[in-house]
Amino acid sequence: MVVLSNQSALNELFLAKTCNPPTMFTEVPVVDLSRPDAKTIMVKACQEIGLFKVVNHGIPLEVITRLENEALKFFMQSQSHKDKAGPPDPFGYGSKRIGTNGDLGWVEYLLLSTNPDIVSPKTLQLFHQNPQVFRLCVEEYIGAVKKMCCEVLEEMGEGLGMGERNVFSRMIREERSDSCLRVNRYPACPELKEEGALSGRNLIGFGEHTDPQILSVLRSNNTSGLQICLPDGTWVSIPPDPSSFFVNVGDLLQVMTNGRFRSVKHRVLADSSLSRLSMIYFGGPCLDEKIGPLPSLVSREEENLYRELTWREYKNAAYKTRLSDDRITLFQKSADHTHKQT
Ligand SMILES: C=C1C[C@]23C[C@@]1(O)CC[C@H]2[C@@]12CC[C@H](O)[C@@](C)(C(=O)O1)[C@H]2[C@@H]3C(=O)O
Ligand SMILES: O=C(O)CCC(=O)C(=O)O
Ligand SMILES: [Fe+2]
Repeated sequence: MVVLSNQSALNELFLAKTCNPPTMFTEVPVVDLSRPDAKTIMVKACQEIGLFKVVNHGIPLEVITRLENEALKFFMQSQSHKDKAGPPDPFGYGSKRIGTNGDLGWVEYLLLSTNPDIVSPKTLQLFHQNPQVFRLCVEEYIGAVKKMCCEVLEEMGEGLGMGERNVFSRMIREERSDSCLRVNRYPACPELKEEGALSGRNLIGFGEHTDPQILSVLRSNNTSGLQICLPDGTWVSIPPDPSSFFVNVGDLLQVMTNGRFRSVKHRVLADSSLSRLSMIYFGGPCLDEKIGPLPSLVSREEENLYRELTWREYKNAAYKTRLSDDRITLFQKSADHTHKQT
C-alpha cells in the first residue's frame, strides 16, 4: 500500500483544480497487426496523436497473465519486504517517488532493465526474494513484447517509405539496447469518493510526461486512468483494454522523424475503487547510438529541427529533469546542455 506521510506531499499529488469528468477518447486508432493496412494506420496515428492500440499482436495471454500474477503477488507482500528491493537505483522497487527529482505519484512500481546482464543490486535483491519463477516470467514477457515492438517498428519503417524497414527495429534488437520494463500498481484511493477534503478531487498516479525512449508498449488491467494530451491541449482518457497493447511514440522517435511523429504527453489518474496494474516496455537504443533526424526522413525543402545527441547524452540530461519538463528541447539546435558523463 502507498503511504502518504505529510499534508504537503499529499497536496502535491493532486491536480491544481478539480477537472470535469474525463472525456473518454473513443477514437483511439486500432492497428491490426495481421492486416496489410497496419503500417498506414500506425503512421497516421503517430503523426496525429502519438498513440495507437494494437490488436492481433501475437502475444499469448498466458505470458501476460503469468507476469501480471507474479507482479501482484510481489505487490501484495508487506511494505518492509518490498522495501528490501528499493529504493530504485534506478532499477528495483519504488513507491510514491518517481525518479530522483522530487516527483510524487499514487503508485508503487518495479523498474527492470531488459538486458539480463545488467542486474542491479536492487534487482538482484528482488529476484533473490522471490522464487525463480518471477525472473522467468519477466524474461518470457520481455522476449514476447520486444518481438512485437520490433514488428511494429518495421511496419512503421515501411509506412514511412524508408528504404530499409529495420532502421528503427535494429536499435531495439541490439544486444546492448538500453530498454527497460516498468510494472506500475496504482492502489484504489477510497478517500476520493468519501465526504471530506479529497472528495471529487483528482489524484495523480503518474504525472504528465513524455517517454524519453523510441517506443513504449503498454498493457494494463481493466482499470482506466491513462490519459493523453491531444494536439489541441485537451486531456482525454484512454478506455482500458486488457487484451490489447497501447503503443506510444517516445522522444527519440519524434527526433528521428524530424518532428513528423509526436511524442505524446500522457499521465495516469488514480481511481477511487479500482486498482490499476500496468506493464510498460520502453524500447531504447544502445547508449552510444547517435540520435538525430534521419536523412531519409527529411525532405530537401525541410530543415533539420534537431541536432544530434547520443542516447547516453540525452538520457543523462533527461534523468536530471522533472517529469513534466519539456526534455525534447535538449535536442533543439540552440540548446547547449550536453551531459557527457556516463
Ligand atoms: C522524473 C523522472 C522519472 C523518469 C526520469 C525522470 O527524470 C524524467 C523521465 C522519467 C521516465 C518516464 C518514462 C519511464 O517511466 C522512465 C523509466 C524513463 O525512462 O523516463 C521514467 C524515469 C524514472 O522513473 O526513473
Ligand atoms: O502506468 C501507466 O499506465 C503509464 C505509466 C507511464 O506513463 C510510465 O511509466 O512512463
Ligand atoms: Fe510514460
